Amino acid sequence: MTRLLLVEDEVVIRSELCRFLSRHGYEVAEAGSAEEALERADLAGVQLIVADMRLPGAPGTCLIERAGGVPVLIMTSYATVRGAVDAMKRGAVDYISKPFEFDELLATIERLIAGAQPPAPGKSRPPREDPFGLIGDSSAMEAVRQRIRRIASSDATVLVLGASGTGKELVARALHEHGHRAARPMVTLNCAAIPESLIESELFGHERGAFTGATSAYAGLFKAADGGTLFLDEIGELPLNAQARLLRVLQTGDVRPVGSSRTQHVDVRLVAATHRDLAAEVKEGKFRGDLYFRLRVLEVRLPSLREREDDVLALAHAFIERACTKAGRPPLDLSEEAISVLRSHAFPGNVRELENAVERAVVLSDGGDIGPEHLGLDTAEDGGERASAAPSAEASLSLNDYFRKFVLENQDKLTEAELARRLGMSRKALWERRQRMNLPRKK
Ligand SMILES: Nc1ncnc2c1ncn2[C@@H]1O[C@H](COP(=O)(O)OP(=O)(O)OP(=O)(O)O)[C@@H](O)[C@H]1O
Repeated sequence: MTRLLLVEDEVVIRSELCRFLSRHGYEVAEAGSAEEALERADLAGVQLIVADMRLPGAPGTCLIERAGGVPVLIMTSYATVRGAVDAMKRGAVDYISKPFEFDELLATIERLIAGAQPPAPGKSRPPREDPFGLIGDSSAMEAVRQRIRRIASSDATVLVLGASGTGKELVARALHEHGHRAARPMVTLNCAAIPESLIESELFGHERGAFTGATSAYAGLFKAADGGTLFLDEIGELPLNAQARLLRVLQTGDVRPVGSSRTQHVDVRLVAATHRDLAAEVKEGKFRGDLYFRLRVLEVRLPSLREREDDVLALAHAFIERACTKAGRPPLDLSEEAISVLRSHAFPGNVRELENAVERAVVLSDGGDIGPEHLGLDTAEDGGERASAAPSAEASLSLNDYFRKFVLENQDKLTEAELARRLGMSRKALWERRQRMNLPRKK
């Protein structure tokens, strides 16, 4: 049954419309304001939002940007038709002027729903990218979007959790860009990619002469992010000393640069991310419990790609389109065999692995459909953690053995970025695994 969301503050009109649309076979959710629509109404599965332009609080048109890409039909009075035209420019799918006949509204809705039907499964389907840059219509992804919408405007600290390559950084950016700090800077530090000895001065700044090499004073990233957002990626790698200092900043809002006795107040929203199980790290004494509780005021959990299988093809199509546009090539499609490989592959490297495989396929394909040979993914439903670049002869090696062998054999001829890409992991994950396996990068 087609699901609509009706946003109208006049209760009588709303209930009349609701009854009328239900009689014509629609499932109708209702809200009295745009805020209520975003907070209370379940947007998952909504195919069209029908919203009054004038509402108490934010206007109906704000849903165009904030409803995660769900098409919006604006109802407007004659006096605000100009506004409706502007709404069309902002991306509303259509508008209807009040007063209107109910049948006229019904015809408009039917036309819009018919136009929005996805084409037959399998072949190219225009990917739906929402204002957050997140692709995927699965209910798990919808839940993530709802969560972002709900918490973006708050100032509370957010902990983004999820395996490598699930989109944690994208979510951090979406939180910043859709909050009230969007016009201020978002500053990112990858805690795994900076030597332990430098993390504190990088974050909190230092005085001139605070340590050997500190030839001038440095304000630090907290100060750089003042008024905006500081994104600490791989927070699980933060050394215990820096954890204690970070906790103090979060408690007081005051930063004291290394080697200084003076503090400075900063107004920073902190978003942190990790692929680690921080609760377990707390139990093992590797992460401070008090900091953990301070960080997870709000949490966003990202599902692995396998937990949202329905999104694999939408993502693949979107990445193909992007890669073709980037390469200035006409759009390519996936062969039936490639689709079935994508459906059965385990994707231990999550969306990043899929993105890399598709980019490689676009480069390798000769212009016909993309086949399994271009994707270079294994077809076995092994569910294991095997890197996508692993050739079949190496199938019996453990992932760690494979990683060691691949890195040792290729590090002299490939850049770190290329090594990471071939292994289907981020540079950061490569760096981290190198540390863990005592395979430091050659100087
Ligand atoms: N839902 C999504 N829609 C579109 N692109 C996505 C999505 N999720 C992830 N990506 C893409 O996948 C790649 C990896 O995402 P991102 O860097 O945000 O992951 P991550 O969880 O921070 O990974 P890591 O922990 O390894 O850094 C990026 O290129 C990102 O744009």
